[in-house]
Amino acid sequence: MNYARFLTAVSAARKPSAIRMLTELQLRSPPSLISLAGGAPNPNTFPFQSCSIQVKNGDTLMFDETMMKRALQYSASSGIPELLSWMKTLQKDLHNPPTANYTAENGQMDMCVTTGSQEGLSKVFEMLVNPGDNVLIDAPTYSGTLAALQPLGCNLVSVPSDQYGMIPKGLKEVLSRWDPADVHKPHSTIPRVLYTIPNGGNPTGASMTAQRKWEVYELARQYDLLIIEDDPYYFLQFDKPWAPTFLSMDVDGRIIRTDSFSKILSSGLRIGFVTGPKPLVDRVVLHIQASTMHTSTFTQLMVSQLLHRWGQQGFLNHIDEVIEFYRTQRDAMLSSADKWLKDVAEWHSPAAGMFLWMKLKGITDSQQLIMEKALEKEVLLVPGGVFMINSSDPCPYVRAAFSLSTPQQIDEAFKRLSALIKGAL
Ligand SMILES: Cc1ncc(COP(=O)(O)O)c(CNc2cc3ccccc3n(O)c2=O)c1O
Repeated sequence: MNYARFLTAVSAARKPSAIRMLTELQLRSPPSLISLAGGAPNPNTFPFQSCSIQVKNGDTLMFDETMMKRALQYSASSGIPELLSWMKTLQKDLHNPPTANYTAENGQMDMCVTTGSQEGLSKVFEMLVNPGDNVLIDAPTYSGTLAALQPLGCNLVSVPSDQYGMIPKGLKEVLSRWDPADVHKPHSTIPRVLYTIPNGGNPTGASMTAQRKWEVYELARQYDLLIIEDDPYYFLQFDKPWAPTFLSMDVDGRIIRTDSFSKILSSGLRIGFVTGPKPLVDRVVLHIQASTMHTSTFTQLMVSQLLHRWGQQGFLNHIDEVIEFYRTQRDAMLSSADKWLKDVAEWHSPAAGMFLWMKLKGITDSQQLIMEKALEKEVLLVPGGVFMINSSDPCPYVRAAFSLSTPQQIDEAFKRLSALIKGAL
Protein backbone atom coordinates (compact mmCIF):
# COMPACT_ATOMS: atom_id res chain seq x y z
CA MET A 1 0.00 0.00 0.00
CA ASN A 2 1.16 3.51 -0.81
CA TYR A 3 0.01 5.31 2.35
CA ALA A 4 1.48 8.67 1.30
CA ARG A 5 -1.34 8.92 -1.24
CA PHE A 6 -3.89 9.15 1.54
CA LEU A 7 -2.28 11.75 3.83
CA THR A 8 -3.29 15.39 3.93
CA ALA A 9 -0.46 17.92 3.65
CA VAL A 10 -0.96 18.77 7.34
CA SER A 11 -0.60 15.16 8.42
CA ALA A 12 2.41 14.56 6.18
CA ALA A 13 4.08 17.63 7.70
CA ARG A 14 3.78 16.38 11.29
CA LYS A 15 7.13 15.61 12.96
CA PRO A 16 7.84 13.86 16.28
CA SER A 17 7.78 16.29 19.21
CA ALA A 18 11.31 16.35 20.63
CA ILE A 19 10.01 16.78 24.17
CA ARG A 20 7.59 13.88 23.84
CA MET A 21 10.34 11.69 22.38
CA LEU A 22 12.53 12.49 25.39
CA THR A 23 9.68 11.61 27.75
CA GLU A 24 9.17 8.31 25.99
CA LEU A 25 12.92 7.61 25.95
CA GLN A 26 12.98 8.23 29.69
CA LEU A 27 9.95 5.98 30.23
CA ARG A 28 11.84 3.18 28.45
CA SER A 29 15.11 3.74 30.34
CA PRO A 30 16.28 1.99 33.53
CA PRO A 31 15.66 3.84 36.85
CA SER A 32 19.45 4.43 37.04
CA LEU A 33 19.05 7.07 34.30
CA ILE A 34 19.21 10.62 35.74
CA SER A 35 17.12 12.92 33.59
CA LEU A 36 17.30 16.67 33.67
CA ALA A 37 15.46 16.76 30.37
CA GLY A 38 11.72 16.56 30.79
CA GLY A 39 9.76 19.57 31.99
CA ALA A 40 7.44 17.20 33.87
CA PRO A 41 6.24 18.45 37.26
CA ASN A 42 7.43 16.73 40.45
CA PRO A 43 4.58 14.39 41.55
CA ASN A 44 5.59 14.89 45.21
CA THR A 45 3.94 18.30 44.92
CA PHE A 46 0.60 16.77 43.90
CA PRO A 47 -2.11 16.78 46.61
CA PHE A 48 -3.43 13.31 45.78
CA GLN A 49 -1.90 10.43 47.76
CA SER A 50 -3.70 7.19 46.98
CA CYS A 51 -7.10 5.74 46.19
CA SER A 52 -8.94 2.46 45.97
CA ILE A 53 -11.76 1.76 43.56
CA GLN A 54 -14.43 -0.78 44.45
CA VAL A 55 -15.41 -2.99 41.54
CA LYS A 56 -18.95 -4.45 41.63
CA ASN A 57 -17.72 -8.06 41.65
CA GLY A 58 -15.96 -7.42 44.97
CA ASP A 59 -12.51 -6.66 43.57
CA THR A 60 -10.67 -3.52 44.68
CA LEU A 61 -8.32 -1.60 42.39
CA MET A 62 -5.56 -0.03 44.50
CA PHE A 63 -3.61 3.10 43.64
CA ASP A 64 -0.87 3.16 46.30
CA GLU A 65 1.49 6.16 46.56
CA THR A 66 3.86 4.89 43.84
CA MET A 67 1.03 4.01 41.42
CA MET A 68 -0.68 7.32 42.19
CA LYS A 69 2.43 9.31 41.32
CA ARG A 70 2.60 7.50 37.97
CA ALA A 71 -1.14 7.90 37.37
CA LEU A 72 -0.92 11.66 37.89
CA GLN A 73 2.07 12.15 35.60
CA TYR A 74 2.48 12.54 31.83
CA SER A 75 2.67 9.28 29.87
CA ALA A 76 3.31 7.98 26.33
CA SER A 77 1.24 9.57 23.54
CA SER A 78 0.29 6.20 22.04
CA GLY A 79 -1.07 4.98 25.41
CA ILE A 80 0.37 3.32 28.50
CA PRO A 81 2.16 0.11 27.45
CA GLU A 82 0.21 -2.32 29.64
CA LEU A 83 -3.16 -1.13 28.27
CA LEU A 84 -1.90 -1.10 24.67
CA SER A 85 -0.46 -4.61 24.96
CA TRP A 86 -3.66 -5.95 26.53
CA MET A 87 -5.73 -4.45 23.71
CA LYS A 88 -3.33 -5.66 20.98
CA THR A 89 -3.68 -9.20 22.31
CA LEU A 90 -7.47 -8.82 22.38
CA GLN A 91 -7.55 -7.50 18.78
CA LYS A 92 -5.38 -10.38 17.57
CA ASP A 93 -7.45 -12.96 19.46
CA LEU A 94 -10.80 -11.54 18.32
CA HIS A 95 -10.00 -10.54 14.73
CA ASN A 96 -6.79 -12.38 13.78
CA PRO A 97 -5.84 -9.52 11.41
CA PRO A 98 -3.61 -10.62 8.50
CA THR A 99 -1.59 -7.44 9.11
CA ALA A 100 -0.53 -8.55 12.60
CA ASN A 101 2.56 -10.20 11.09
CA TYR A 102 3.34 -7.71 8.32
CA THR A 103 6.34 -5.42 8.34
CA ALA A 104 5.78 -1.82 9.43
CA GLU A 105 6.07 -0.38 5.91
CA ASN A 106 3.68 -3.04 4.63
CA GLY A 107 1.03 -1.96 7.11
CA GLN A 108 1.73 -3.98 10.26
CA MET A 109 -1.23 -3.78 12.64
CA ASP A 110 -0.61 -1.10 15.26
CA MET A 111 -2.79 0.65 17.84
CA CYS A 112 -2.99 3.78 19.93
CA VAL A 113 -5.24 4.85 22.79
CA THR A 114 -7.49 7.85 22.14
CA THR A 115 -9.76 9.92 24.37
CA GLY A 116 -12.90 8.14 23.28
CA SER A 117 -13.28 6.85 19.74
CA GLN A 118 -14.55 10.33 18.96
CA GLU A 119 -10.98 11.64 19.24
CA GLY A 120 -9.80 8.74 17.09
CA LEU A 121 -12.36 9.53 14.40
CA SER A 122 -11.62 13.24 14.33
CA LYS A 123 -7.84 12.68 14.10
CA VAL A 124 -8.23 9.99 11.43
CA PHE A 125 -10.48 12.29 9.37
CA GLU A 126 -7.99 15.16 9.74
CA MET A 127 -5.19 12.82 8.64
CA LEU A 128 -6.99 11.72 5.46
CA VAL A 129 -9.52 14.32 4.30
CA ASN A 130 -8.71 17.45 2.31
CA PRO A 131 -11.20 20.17 1.33
CA GLY A 132 -13.04 19.07 -1.79
CA ASP A 133 -12.33 15.36 -1.31
CA ASN A 134 -15.12 12.91 -2.14
CA VAL A 135 -15.67 10.81 1.01
CA LEU A 136 -17.94 7.73 0.84
CA ILE A 137 -20.35 7.20 3.74
CA ASP A 138 -23.56 5.26 4.26
CA ALA A 139 -26.01 7.94 5.40
CA PRO A 140 -27.82 8.39 7.70
CA THR A 141 -24.82 8.24 10.00
CA TYR A 142 -23.58 9.23 13.45
CA SER A 143 -23.99 12.98 13.97
CA GLY A 144 -20.57 13.15 15.67
CA THR A 145 -18.98 11.90 12.46
CA LEU A 146 -20.80 14.52 10.40
CA ALA A 147 -19.67 17.16 12.92
CA ALA A 148 -16.04 16.06 12.48
CA LEU A 149 -16.14 15.56 8.70
CA GLN A 150 -18.25 18.38 7.27
CA PRO A 151 -16.10 21.30 8.55
CA LEU A 152 -13.19 19.75 6.62
CA GLY A 153 -14.92 20.94 3.47
CA CYS A 154 -15.17 17.49 1.88
CA ASN A 155 -18.00 16.28 -0.32
CA LEU A 156 -19.87 13.47 1.45
CA VAL A 157 -20.96 10.91 -1.15
CA SER A 158 -23.88 8.85 0.15
CA VAL A 159 -23.79 5.11 -0.44
CA PRO A 160 -27.17 3.30 -0.37
CA SER A 161 -27.79 1.14 2.71
CA ASP A 162 -30.59 -0.83 4.36
CA GLN A 163 -31.12 -2.74 7.62
CA TYR A 164 -28.13 -4.92 6.69
CA GLY A 165 -25.85 -1.94 6.24
CA MET A 166 -24.04 -0.65 3.18
CA ILE A 167 -25.28 -2.20 -0.10
CA PRO A 168 -22.27 -3.38 -2.18
CA LYS A 169 -24.19 -2.99 -5.45
CA GLY A 170 -24.94 0.60 -4.49
CA LEU A 171 -21.27 1.22 -3.69
CA LYS A 172 -20.26 -0.30 -7.04
CA GLU A 173 -22.65 2.04 -8.85
CA VAL A 174 -21.34 5.09 -7.01
CA LEU A 175 -17.73 4.08 -7.77
CA SER A 176 -18.56 3.46 -11.45
CA ARG A 177 -18.34 7.25 -11.88
CA TRP A 178 -14.55 6.73 -11.75
CA ASP A 179 -12.01 4.41 -13.37
CA PRO A 180 -9.84 2.36 -10.97
CA ALA A 181 -6.86 3.65 -12.98
CA ASP A 182 -7.72 7.14 -11.68
CA VAL A 183 -6.03 6.21 -8.40
CA HIS A 184 -2.73 6.87 -10.19
CA LYS A 185 -3.73 10.37 -11.27
CA PRO A 186 -2.70 12.82 -8.50
CA HIS A 187 -5.50 15.30 -9.22
CA SER A 188 -8.25 12.77 -9.71
CA THR A 189 -11.47 13.31 -7.73
CA ILE A 190 -11.72 9.57 -7.08
CA PRO A 191 -12.66 8.85 -3.43
CA ARG A 192 -9.90 7.55 -1.17
CA VAL A 193 -11.85 6.98 2.05
CA LEU A 194 -15.00 5.05 2.96
CA TYR A 195 -16.55 5.38 6.43
CA THR A 196 -19.08 2.95 7.88
CA ILE A 197 -20.51 1.77 11.21
CA PRO A 198 -20.70 -1.99 10.65
CA ASN A 199 -22.57 -3.13 13.78
CA GLY A 200 -25.62 -1.66 15.52
CA GLY A 201 -25.34 1.41 13.35
CA ASN A 202 -26.04 4.84 14.79
CA PRO A 203 -28.82 5.84 14.10
CA THR A 204 -30.21 2.94 12.04
CA GLY A 205 -29.31 -0.06 14.21
CA ALA A 206 -28.15 -1.72 10.98
CA SER A 207 -25.54 -4.51 11.07
CA MET A 208 -23.57 -5.53 7.98
CA THR A 209 -23.54 -9.19 6.94
CA ALA A 210 -20.19 -10.90 6.48
CA GLN A 211 -20.95 -11.34 2.77
CA ARG A 212 -21.52 -7.62 2.32
CA LYS A 213 -18.26 -6.84 4.14
CA TRP A 214 -16.34 -9.16 1.80
CA GLU A 215 -17.91 -7.50 -1.25
CA VAL A 216 -17.25 -3.98 0.05
CA TYR A 217 -13.67 -4.96 0.89
CA GLU A 218 -13.14 -6.29 -2.66
CA LEU A 219 -14.42 -3.00 -4.10
CA ALA A 220 -12.04 -1.14 -1.75
CA ARG A 221 -9.21 -3.24 -3.22
CA GLN A 222 -10.24 -2.41 -6.79
CA TYR A 223 -10.44 1.34 -6.11
CA ASP A 224 -7.63 1.52 -3.50
CA LEU A 225 -9.88 2.84 -0.73
CA LEU A 226 -9.13 3.03 2.98
CA ILE A 227 -12.09 1.84 5.06
CA ILE A 228 -12.74 3.51 8.42
CA GLU A 229 -14.51 0.82 10.47
CA ASP A 230 -16.17 2.76 13.30
CA ASP A 231 -17.33 -0.07 15.60
CA PRO A 232 -18.30 1.10 19.13
CA TYR A 233 -21.22 -1.38 19.15
CA TYR A 234 -19.14 -4.44 18.18
CA PHE A 235 -19.41 -5.73 21.75
CA LEU A 236 -23.18 -5.10 21.76
CA GLN A 237 -24.06 -7.71 19.13
CA PHE A 238 -26.95 -9.66 20.64
CA ASP A 239 -26.28 -12.95 18.92
CA LYS A 240 -23.12 -15.01 18.43
CA PRO A 241 -21.02 -15.70 16.47
CA TRP A 242 -20.21 -12.00 16.20
CA ALA A 243 -19.82 -10.81 12.60
CA PRO A 244 -16.31 -10.93 11.15
CA THR A 245 -14.82 -7.43 11.10
CA PHE A 246 -13.20 -5.61 8.21
CA LEU A 247 -10.01 -5.81 10.29
CA SER A 248 -10.22 -9.61 10.19
CA MET A 249 -10.19 -9.61 6.37
CA ASP A 250 -7.63 -6.87 5.85
CA VAL A 251 -5.00 -8.53 3.67
CA ASP A 252 -3.90 -5.18 2.22
CA GLY A 253 -3.59 -3.01 5.34
CA ARG A 254 -6.43 -0.67 4.29
CA ILE A 255 -8.63 -0.83 7.42
CA ILE A 256 -8.56 1.84 10.13
CA ARG A 257 -10.71 0.59 13.00
CA THR A 258 -11.99 2.64 15.93
CA ASP A 259 -13.08 0.80 19.09
CA SER A 260 -14.56 2.22 22.27
CA PHE A 261 -15.01 1.25 25.92
CA SER A 262 -17.85 3.76 26.22
CA LYS A 263 -20.74 1.35 25.75
CA ILE A 264 -19.24 -1.48 27.82
CA LEU A 265 -17.03 -0.11 30.65
CA SER A 266 -17.62 3.65 30.91
CA SER A 267 -18.40 6.55 28.59
CA GLY A 268 -17.06 9.16 31.03
CA LEU A 269 -13.58 7.60 31.29
CA ARG A 270 -13.12 8.47 27.57
CA ILE A 271 -11.12 5.43 26.45
CA GLY A 272 -11.08 4.54 22.76
CA PHE A 273 -8.61 2.88 20.39
CA VAL A 274 -7.44 3.32 16.82
CA THR A 275 -6.25 0.08 15.18
CA GLY A 276 -4.65 0.24 11.76
CA PRO A 277 -1.51 0.12 9.60
CA LYS A 278 1.52 1.40 11.52
CA PRO A 279 2.33 4.20 9.00
CA LEU A 280 -1.16 5.66 9.62
CA VAL A 281 -1.36 5.04 13.38
CA ASP A 282 2.03 6.78 13.66
CA ARG A 283 0.47 9.88 12.03
CA VAL A 284 -2.42 9.85 14.53
CA VAL A 285 0.06 9.59 17.42
CA LEU A 286 2.02 12.58 16.08
CA HIS A 287 -1.25 14.52 16.09
CA ILE A 288 -1.94 13.40 19.69
CA GLN A 289 1.58 14.59 20.66
CA ALA A 290 0.73 18.06 19.36
CA SER A 291 -2.80 18.21 20.78
CA THR A 292 -3.80 16.34 23.98
CA MET A 293 -0.31 14.73 24.42
CA HIS A 294 -2.07 11.54 25.63
CA THR A 295 -5.30 10.18 27.13
CA SER A 296 -5.52 10.56 30.92
CA THR A 297 -2.86 8.35 32.53
CA PHE A 298 -5.09 7.84 35.56
CA THR A 299 -8.06 6.50 33.61
CA GLN A 300 -5.82 4.33 31.44
CA LEU A 301 -4.22 2.81 34.56
CA MET A 302 -7.63 2.31 36.16
CA VAL A 303 -8.99 0.45 33.14
CA SER A 304 -5.73 -1.46 32.64
CA GLN A 305 -5.75 -2.66 36.25
CA LEU A 306 -9.32 -3.90 35.82
CA LEU A 307 -8.59 -5.70 32.53
CA HIS A 308 -5.48 -7.38 33.90
CA ARG A 309 -7.45 -8.41 36.98
CA TRP A 310 -10.32 -9.80 34.85
CA GLY A 311 -8.23 -11.34 32.09
CA GLN A 312 -9.70 -11.71 28.60
CA GLN A 313 -12.34 -14.24 29.70
CA GLY A 314 -13.41 -12.04 32.59
CA PHE A 315 -13.76 -9.13 30.17
CA LEU A 316 -15.85 -11.24 27.78
CA ASN A 317 -18.00 -12.50 30.68
CA HIS A 318 -18.71 -8.85 31.55
CA ILE A 319 -19.58 -8.19 27.88
CA ASP A 320 -22.10 -11.05 27.99
CA GLU A 321 -23.82 -9.41 30.97
CA VAL A 322 -23.95 -6.07 29.17
CA ILE A 323 -25.38 -7.76 26.06
CA GLU A 324 -28.16 -9.38 28.11
CA PHE A 325 -29.06 -6.00 29.59
CA TYR A 326 -29.37 -4.34 26.18
CA ARG A 327 -31.18 -7.32 24.67
CA THR A 328 -33.82 -7.01 27.41
CA GLN A 329 -34.02 -3.27 26.78
CA ARG A 330 -34.34 -3.80 23.03
CA ASP A 331 -37.07 -6.40 23.47
CA ALA A 332 -38.97 -4.08 25.79
CA MET A 333 -38.78 -1.28 23.23
CA LEU A 334 -39.89 -3.58 20.39
CA SER A 335 -42.79 -4.83 22.47
CA SER A 336 -43.92 -1.28 23.28
CA ALA A 337 -43.47 -0.24 19.66
CA ASP A 338 -45.73 -3.12 18.57
CA LYS A 339 -48.26 -2.11 21.22
CA TRP A 340 -48.42 1.63 20.53
CA LEU A 341 -46.85 2.45 17.14
CA LYS A 342 -47.74 -0.34 14.72
CA ASP A 343 -50.28 1.84 12.84
CA VAL A 344 -48.15 4.99 12.69
CA ALA A 345 -44.54 3.84 12.23
CA GLU A 346 -42.36 1.07 10.79
CA TRP A 347 -38.96 -0.28 11.91
CA HIS A 348 -36.53 -3.19 11.84
CA SER A 349 -35.35 -5.04 14.93
CA PRO A 350 -31.70 -4.12 15.59
CA ALA A 351 -29.26 -7.05 15.97
CA ALA A 352 -26.82 -4.88 17.95
CA GLY A 353 -26.37 -1.52 19.60
CA MET A 354 -28.84 0.65 21.48
CA PHE A 355 -30.96 2.39 18.86
CA LEU A 356 -34.33 1.84 17.14
CA TRP A 357 -34.75 3.74 13.86
CA MET A 358 -38.43 4.36 13.13
CA LYS A 359 -40.05 5.76 10.00
CA LEU A 360 -43.18 7.75 10.89
CA LYS A 361 -45.98 6.99 8.43
CA GLY A 362 -47.69 9.95 6.80
CA ILE A 363 -45.10 12.39 8.14
CA THR A 364 -42.71 14.06 5.68
CA ASP A 365 -40.33 15.52 8.23
CA SER A 366 -40.15 14.60 11.91
CA GLN A 367 -38.17 17.69 12.97
CA GLN A 368 -41.06 19.96 13.95
CA LEU A 369 -43.14 17.12 15.40
CA ILE A 370 -40.29 16.08 17.68
CA MET A 371 -38.78 19.42 18.59
CA GLU A 372 -42.06 21.18 19.35
CA LYS A 373 -44.96 18.82 19.91
CA ALA A 374 -43.01 15.96 21.50
CA LEU A 375 -41.56 18.27 24.11
CA GLU A 376 -45.11 19.44 24.95
CA LYS A 377 -46.07 15.80 25.47
CA GLU A 378 -42.85 15.34 27.50
CA VAL A 379 -41.27 12.69 25.30
CA LEU A 380 -37.92 13.24 23.53
CA LEU A 381 -36.42 11.39 20.59
CA VAL A 382 -33.91 12.51 17.97
CA PRO A 383 -35.37 13.73 14.65
CA GLY A 384 -33.76 11.82 11.76
CA GLY A 385 -32.57 14.97 10.00
CA VAL A 386 -29.59 15.36 12.34
CA PHE A 387 -28.14 12.13 10.92
CA MET A 388 -28.51 13.11 7.27
CA ILE A 389 -25.71 14.62 5.19
CA ASN A 390 -27.97 17.60 4.55
CA SER A 391 -29.74 18.14 7.88
CA SER A 392 -32.33 20.42 6.28
CA ASP A 393 -33.55 17.63 4.01
CA PRO A 394 -36.99 16.47 5.21
CA CYS A 395 -36.66 13.15 7.04
CA PRO A 396 -39.61 11.09 8.34
CA TYR A 397 -37.42 9.04 10.71
CA VAL A 398 -36.77 9.34 14.46
CA ARG A 399 -34.10 7.63 16.56
CA ALA A 400 -35.11 6.11 19.89
CA ALA A 401 -32.39 4.94 22.31
CA PHE A 402 -33.20 1.97 24.54
CA SER A 403 -30.12 2.41 26.70
CA LEU A 404 -31.20 4.60 29.62
CA SER A 405 -34.98 4.47 30.19
CA THR A 406 -36.69 1.59 32.01
CA PRO A 407 -39.10 -0.65 30.10
CA GLN A 408 -41.95 1.13 31.90
CA GLN A 409 -40.65 4.55 30.84
CA ILE A 410 -40.20 3.31 27.26
CA ASP A 411 -43.81 2.08 27.22
CA GLU A 412 -45.15 5.42 28.51
CA ALA A 413 -42.94 7.33 26.06
CA PHE A 414 -44.27 5.37 23.09
CA LYS A 415 -47.82 5.80 24.34
CA ARG A 416 -47.23 9.57 24.30
CA LEU A 417 -45.49 9.41 20.90
CA SER A 418 -48.42 7.48 19.45
CA ALA A 419 -50.92 10.12 20.62
CA LEU A 420 -48.62 12.80 19.25
CA ILE A 421 -48.34 11.26 15.77
CA LYS A 422 -52.06 10.52 15.53
CA GLY A 423 -52.75 14.11 16.56
CA ALA A 424 -50.44 15.37 13.82
CA LEU A 425 -51.91 13.19 11.05
C1 LIG B 1 -21.01 5.37 15.79
C2 LIG B 1 -20.31 6.11 16.90
N1 LIG B 1 -18.98 6.35 16.79
C3 LIG B 1 -18.32 6.99 17.78
C4 LIG B 1 -18.98 7.42 18.92
C5 LIG B 1 -18.16 8.14 19.99
O1 LIG B 1 -18.06 7.34 21.13
P1 LIG B 1 -16.90 7.54 22.21
O2 LIG B 1 -16.03 6.32 22.13
O3 LIG B 1 -17.60 7.67 23.54
O4 LIG B 1 -16.12 8.76 21.87
C6 LIG B 1 -20.36 7.20 19.07
C7 LIG B 1 -21.07 7.70 20.29
N2 LIG B 1 -22.43 8.05 20.06
C8 LIG B 1 -23.09 8.93 20.88
C9 LIG B 1 -22.47 9.57 21.93
C10 LIG B 1 -23.25 10.47 22.75
C11 LIG B 1 -22.65 11.17 23.83
C12 LIG B 1 -23.42 12.03 24.60
C13 LIG B 1 -24.78 12.23 24.32
C14 LIG B 1 -25.37 11.56 23.26
C15 LIG B 1 -24.61 10.69 22.48
N3 LIG B 1 -25.20 10.01 21.39
O5 LIG B 1 -26.53 10.20 21.10
C16 LIG B 1 -24.48 9.15 20.60
O6 LIG B 1 -25.02 8.57 19.64
C17 LIG B 1 -21.03 6.51 18.05
O7 LIG B 1 -22.34 6.24 18.15
